[in-house]
Amino acid sequence: MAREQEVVQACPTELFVGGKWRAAEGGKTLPVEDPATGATLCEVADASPADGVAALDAAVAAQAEWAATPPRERGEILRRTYELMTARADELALLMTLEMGKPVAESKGEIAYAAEFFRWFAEEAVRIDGGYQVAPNGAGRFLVLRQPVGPCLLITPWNFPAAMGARKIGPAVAAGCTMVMKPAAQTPLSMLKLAELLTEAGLPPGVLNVITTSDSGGVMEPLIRDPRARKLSFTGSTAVGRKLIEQSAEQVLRTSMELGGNAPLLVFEDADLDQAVEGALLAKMRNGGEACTAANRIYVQASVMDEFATRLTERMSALKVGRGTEDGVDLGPLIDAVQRDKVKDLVDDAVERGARPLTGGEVADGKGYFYPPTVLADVPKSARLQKEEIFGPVAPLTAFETEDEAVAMANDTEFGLVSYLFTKNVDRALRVSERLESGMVGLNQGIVSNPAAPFGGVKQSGLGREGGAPGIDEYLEIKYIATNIG
Ligand SMILES: O=CCCCC(=O)O
Repeated sequence: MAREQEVVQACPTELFVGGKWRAAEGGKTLPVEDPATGATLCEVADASPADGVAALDAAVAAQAEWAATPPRERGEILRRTYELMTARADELALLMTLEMGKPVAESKGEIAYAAEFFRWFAEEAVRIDGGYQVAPNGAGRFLVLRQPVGPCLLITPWNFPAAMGARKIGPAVAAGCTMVMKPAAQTPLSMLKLAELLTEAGLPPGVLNVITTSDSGGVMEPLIRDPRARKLSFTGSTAVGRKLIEQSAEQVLRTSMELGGNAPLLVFEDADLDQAVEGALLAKMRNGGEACTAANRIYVQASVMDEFATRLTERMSALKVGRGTEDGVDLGPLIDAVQRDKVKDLVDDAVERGARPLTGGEVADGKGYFYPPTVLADVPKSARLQKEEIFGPVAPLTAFETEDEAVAMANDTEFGLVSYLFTKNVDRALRVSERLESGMVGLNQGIVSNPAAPFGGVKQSGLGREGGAPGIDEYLEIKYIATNIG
C-alpha cells in the first residue's frame, strides 16, 4: 500500500500549460477513482473552458519555433522518452493499474507498447520525404514538401491511458506539431506522468499542453471551433466521434478518428483449434475486453462448435478475477459502474433472447466494478450485443454452416475496425481476409496492434491510420511548389 501511495503522490495533478504546472481556474478539482474499490486515489485539476483556451494559446505560441526545430532533435526527444518509459516501466504500470484497473502485467505490456510508439516515431522524424519532378512537358519542375499541419487537439480514452496518447503525441512531435491533449476524466494520471517524462526528455515548453477536465465537451468544443487549431485526433466511441466530426466541419479541421468496433472472429472447421481458442481468448480478454479491437461476435463452424465452446469455457472460467495489483490476477475490474451496468444489461438481454451462459453471467456482490469472464452459447442475431460494442469480458458464440454465411454475418455491422479468422487453408485465409469489411484482419492470431503497423478502421470505425508508415502523414500537409526552372 505504501508503494501505491508513493506512486500516486509522485504524479503531477495540475494542468500542464506552456511548460508550467498550474491549478485550474477557480482551483476546481476532479476526483480520480480506483475502480477496484471505488475509493478516491487523488484529485486532479478540473479545467474550465478558459483553461482550455490558455492551453491552445500556448500551443499556438510554440508552433513556429517547434516546426523549425531540426527533425533529428525532435526524434531524439522521442527516443529519450522511449528510454525513460522503459526504465520506469514498473512505476508507470502501477500508476496505470491504480487508475484504470487492469492487472499490473497488462499495464506493463501497455507501457512497453506506448514506449514503442515513441521509438517508432523517433525513427520516422528524420524520414519525412519530399519530391522533385520534371513537369510532363519538360518546361518546369515540381517540388513537393511536407510540413507540419500546425496545432493539434488530441483526445484520448480511458482504456489505454498511455498508449493512445503515445500514438498521437509521437507522430505530432516527429512532424513538428504542437498539441493540446485531453485525456479521459477517469484516467488522467498516466498522461500527466507522460507529460513530465516528455519534459525531462527535452520537449520545449508549449509543445505539449495537457488539460484534465470533467467537462470534456464544454472545454473542447470551443477549441475545435477555434480557427487556430489545425487538426483533431480522437480515440473513442463512434457516437462521440460523429459529433466531433460535425464540430470540426466549421473550420474544416483535419481529423483522425479511431472509433468503435464490433469485431467478428471466425473459426472454420479446418482451423487449428488450439490456436483458435488461444487467439479468441487474446482477442476477447486483452484489456479485460475493454478494447475497440475486442472480439465482440464469435462465429464458429457448426461441426467444431461444441469442441471450441468447451475449450474456450475451460480457459475463461480458469481466469483469476481480482484487484489488478494482486499477484496472479488475470482480470481486473471494469472502469466504472456505468460500464459494468452496461455489460450486465447486454448479457441479460442476450439471455432473455435465448443465449445460454456456459460460464459467468452474474455480477458478484462487493466493492469495485467487477464482471466475471462470461461465455454465452447460441447467441441469436437479435441480441443487442451482436450490434453494440460490449467492452467487457463476454464471449458470445454463434454457429455458422458455410463460408458465405460466415462472411455475411461478419460484415453485417456498421463498424469495420478489425476482424479475426482462424483456418489452416491458405486459399480460404486470403479469400476471406479480402472479403472482410474491416481496416485490419488478425489471421490465425488474436492481436493486430503494433506500433509499426497502420491501425485503423473502415465504415463507422473511423478515418485515418495511427502507427506504421502512414501514422506521421496524419500530422503533415503536402505543399507543391510549381517552378518554371528548366
Ligand atoms: O480501444 C481501442 C484502442 C486501440 C487499442 C490498440 O491499440 O490495440
